[in-house]
Amino acid sequence: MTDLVLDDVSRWYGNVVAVNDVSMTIGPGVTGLLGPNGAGKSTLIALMSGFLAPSAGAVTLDGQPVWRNPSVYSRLGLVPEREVSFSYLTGRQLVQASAELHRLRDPRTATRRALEEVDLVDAADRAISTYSKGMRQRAKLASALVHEPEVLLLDEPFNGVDPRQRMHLMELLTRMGEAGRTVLFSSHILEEVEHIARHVEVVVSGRHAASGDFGAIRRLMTDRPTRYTVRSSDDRRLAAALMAHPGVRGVGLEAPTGATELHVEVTDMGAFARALPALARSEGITVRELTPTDESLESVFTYLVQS
Ligand SMILES: Nc1ncnc2c1ncn2[C@@H]1O[C@H](COP(=O)(O)OP(=O)(O)OP(=O)(O)O)[C@@H](O)[C@H]1O
Repeated sequence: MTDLVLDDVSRWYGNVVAVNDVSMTIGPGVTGLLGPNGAGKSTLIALMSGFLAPSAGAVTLDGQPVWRNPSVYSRLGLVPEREVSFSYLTGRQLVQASAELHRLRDPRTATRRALEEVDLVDAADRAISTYSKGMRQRAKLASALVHEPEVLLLDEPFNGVDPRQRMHLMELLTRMGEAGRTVLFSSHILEEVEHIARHVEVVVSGRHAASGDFGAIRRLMTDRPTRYTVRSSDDRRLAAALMAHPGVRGVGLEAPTGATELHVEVTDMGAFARALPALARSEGITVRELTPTDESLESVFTYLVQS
């Protein structure tokens, strides 16, 4: 078992609190670190990989502090968000350089094995500058894997990667999680996390907002009050009918541009979406449009932090 543990960890940069009193345990399998931009995901990954000292609290790997502890570094692999600076190198040269930095006994064999693991053998002797974004991610992954770490940390690995390559990368991470590795990747996109993460940790504004399997996180996100704008053949009548509906928390009628707009706040969006057509039909009203008005991930995250 390999557990990466964060214990009341905070990190500030001057007056900016990037990570605020976060505690979490990352175990074997694939974990998604989900949060909007600026939530503190990169800072958390830098803290977990020993690149950054916590301002308070501790990060440990199986009880050993990660910060300033070279014996722990050899058990960690990091795939950073930034691109490889030396893109004139071939994939093989990049991975071998990493193998040599780790002072592996047989860097050539380790390099070959890592390139095989990420399916980059055919392109291994081409310059990285000729690679697609997905191939560059796999080259970075091979270089992070060359010393066979138990823990793999990836910062936004799917950003800018085309759908086919993304699928490929997801399969690789799934395979590594199934093989017993502790794999954590950050993302601001719910669907990416849904695809492969066994476990999800949500961070918002530097704080730990939620934790659980994907179903639990998805339920937290959908069982929240949601607002819709409705356009229909008779907004006033529909507003009156909706007010009597138990799942409706509030109804408002506005006419910003002359035409009326009906705003509805509901407690259970699934139940509301199912009930609305029957309700409209019984009143003889035609619903023309139903638009969620606060479906951005930011608003979901904000709700999670408040709850
Ligand atoms: N070196 C730094 N100096 C000052 N502030 C920083 C520094 N690095 C990060 N921050 C701030 O800390 C907060 C968290 O940033 P971080 O990059 O960890 O978030 P993130 O979730 O990874 O976001 P993104 O996905 O946009 O990179 C942000 O407010 C950011 O501006």
